[in-house]
Amino acid sequence: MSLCSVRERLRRTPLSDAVVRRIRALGLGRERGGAVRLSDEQLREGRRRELGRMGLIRAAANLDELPRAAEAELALAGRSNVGKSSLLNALVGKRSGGTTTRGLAPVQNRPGVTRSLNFYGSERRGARIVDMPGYGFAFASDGATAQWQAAMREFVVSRGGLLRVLLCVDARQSLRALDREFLLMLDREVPRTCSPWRGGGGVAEGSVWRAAATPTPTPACAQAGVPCLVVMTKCDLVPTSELARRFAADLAELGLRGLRAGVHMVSSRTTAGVPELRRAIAREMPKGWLRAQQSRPLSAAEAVWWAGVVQNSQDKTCFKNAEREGS
Ligand SMILES: Nc1nc2c(ncn2[C@@H]2O[C@H](COP(=O)(O)OP(=O)(O)OP(=O)(O)O)[C@@H](O)[C@H]2O)c(=O)[nH]1
Ligand SMILES: [Mg+2]
Repeated sequence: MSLCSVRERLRRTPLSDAVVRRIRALGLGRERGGAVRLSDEQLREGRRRELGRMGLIRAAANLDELPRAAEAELALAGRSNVGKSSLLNALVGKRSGGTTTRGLAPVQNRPGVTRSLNFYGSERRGARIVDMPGYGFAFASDGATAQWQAAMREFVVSRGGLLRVLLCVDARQSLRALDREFLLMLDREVPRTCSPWRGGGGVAEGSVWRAAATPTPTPACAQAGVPCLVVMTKCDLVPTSELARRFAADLAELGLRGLRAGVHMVSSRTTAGVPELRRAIAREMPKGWLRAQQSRPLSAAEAVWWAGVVQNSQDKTCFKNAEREGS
């Protein structure tokens, strides 16, 4: 799709007042002439850094080096430089350095920074979050890129403990061809039977954050694999009205393609939208998963990313709610 046609599609996408209000309430979107202003909650969120003892468990440069599958993994995927590692840091409450590596996951302002499947967690067998290399990064040779794409495809297709994928897209660009391919691959090729917890998300029907159901789902959709949330990153860089249109256009496209992914907007820089994303992850946990975990108390760090719990009462409430929903 050419840049021109994307612009045209955006121009034709109606601007929804509800979405604009939501973006403003979240503190996302660049207002005309205004600098990014952080709310008190965002400032508090930004200060909470040393939460949980998440650490790098393994950096796998190829599929032979993968750690044994944990009971639950959440993977961050997307094109290079869209902000996957920054989002990981924001989700677990660690600030990313602007162009340095002060966060948990290394972040830099150039594509191709993450070059291995990096597994983060608090204990060797517990739940984990997986930072994936960007697909198709610009400076890799064609051969290396193709090899990585095949390896990542293999990873998401065959990894038994992989419960959810967060597909990150740069909010300034929306869904691109490689994202569509990845989404379709997730939806159609990953067998649901890999893990008893994989099937079905739990977001309420009719939510504005969810793609509309297709009138006639294809058989492939009916046996969809790893559930996915689309996360629009860097939302602090996009003017509010453009962000609202891109959000609506992406949501509409997912619906038209029969993909059931929800769409979320975040800024890892300001942390706006991050607590809401954590809550969505908690809400979307498969029924019974949290109950199954009760045989073994969740460590603080696991709770941080599964249930979106940081050490603040608001998030603790959300964890309890998620538990209730799962029971
Ligand atoms: N303004 C702004 N910049 C961001 C945000 N998230 C990430 N960035 C910047 O985007 C650049 C790339 O971020 P990364 O997190 O390294 O991106 P990545 O997707 O992990 O990149 P690869 O590992 O190369 O695939 C860095 O300069 C970040 O500071 C955001 O929410 N807002
Ligand atoms: Mg990275």
